[in-house]
Amino acid sequence: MILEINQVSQSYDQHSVLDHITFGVEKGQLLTVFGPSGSGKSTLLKSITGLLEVDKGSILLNGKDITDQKPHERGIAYVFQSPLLFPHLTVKKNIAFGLEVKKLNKKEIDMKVNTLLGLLKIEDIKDHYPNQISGGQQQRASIARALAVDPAVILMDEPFSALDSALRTKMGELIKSLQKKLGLTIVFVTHDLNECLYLSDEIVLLNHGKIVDQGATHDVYYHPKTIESAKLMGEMNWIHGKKIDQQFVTPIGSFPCDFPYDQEGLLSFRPQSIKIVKNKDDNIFKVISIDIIGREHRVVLRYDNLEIIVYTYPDHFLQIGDEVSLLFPKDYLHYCVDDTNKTNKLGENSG
Ligand SMILES: Nc1ncnc2c1ncn2[C@@H]1O[C@H](COP(=O)(O)OP(=O)(O)OP(=O)(O)O)[C@@H](O)[C@H]1O
Repeated sequence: MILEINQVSQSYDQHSVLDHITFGVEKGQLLTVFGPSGSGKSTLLKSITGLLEVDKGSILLNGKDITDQKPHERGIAYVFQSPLLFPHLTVKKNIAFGLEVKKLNKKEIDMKVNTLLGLLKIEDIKDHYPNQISGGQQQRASIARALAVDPAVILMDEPFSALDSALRTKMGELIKSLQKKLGLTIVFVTHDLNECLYLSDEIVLLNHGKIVDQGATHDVYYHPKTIESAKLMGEMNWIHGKKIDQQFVTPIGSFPCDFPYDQEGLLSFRPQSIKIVKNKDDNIFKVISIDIIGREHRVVLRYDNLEIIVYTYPDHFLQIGDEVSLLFPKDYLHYCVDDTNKTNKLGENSG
């Protein structure tokens, strides 16, 4: 583990904002802290940078306790939503700044700055001042500035949230490719689900200052630990059923499952995990609505008093009123104990 956060708690005016947060980040990993607004994501990042003194707990970098170190002593760089650039320095000088403080010689500085200008694709604006370049270019320059000093870890707090969605996607691609190419260790904060799923190797899911789930992206998203954590990451279908022998028996069919309890529970799956098929003998679902959501269509299906949501790519042969059936890929089905009496009765689908 390159970075370890141990039992960190934080409060503002005795109002608890982080409650015993513990997680680790491996070298070369991109870990996303994901959670709704106000869940404590920025406070957590500020605690790691040292901009906030932690009330309780400790922070270790490469095994060394840095909890009481000043921000500039930590070897951690950060990139915030608003680009951090000196307005009186050109892009090139901004990137060189940290290297000059470190007293590297001019040749080394020039080499490093030129490499970063190339990696961040900002060579053409190297002699511009921050007020002469776009928001996206400013953020690229800020990232180059953060990378210049070879930080052990880079923290990014919603760095692309001020950019339009096309540019945001491009910046995400750039970060992911840089992270893989240079083996960067990044802790990234976002409340954008697509950004989180696209970028993360690991996710720490925060809600009300507590970690409610953590682990590899696929596991946290498709096999959430709790119903609360499932709901924080978008829509999910829930079907009540019971495990009998090795099968999970539900009103829409039986599924082979390794759910450890022979009892009632919930089968759950994300709307994009299942596939709509037609022209089969067992068409039991009726298409109730089809809505465009971004690149996908959100299709609501009904069987008896159950409603199922499916995200699908535009399908010109699918109409409201059609009867269809569903394919359920095993790896994307999840079973859990029903601790909320949550079912897919009409009007109750989660989101
Ligand atoms: N300086 C402060 N003084 C008092 N309360 C604060 C301060 N900063 C944040 N808070 C409170 O702490 C809680 C967590 O805030 P924080 O900014 O860490 O959340 P967040 O998950 O980053 O939210 P967002 O996604 O909206 O940026 C919120 O209830 C917020 O109002």
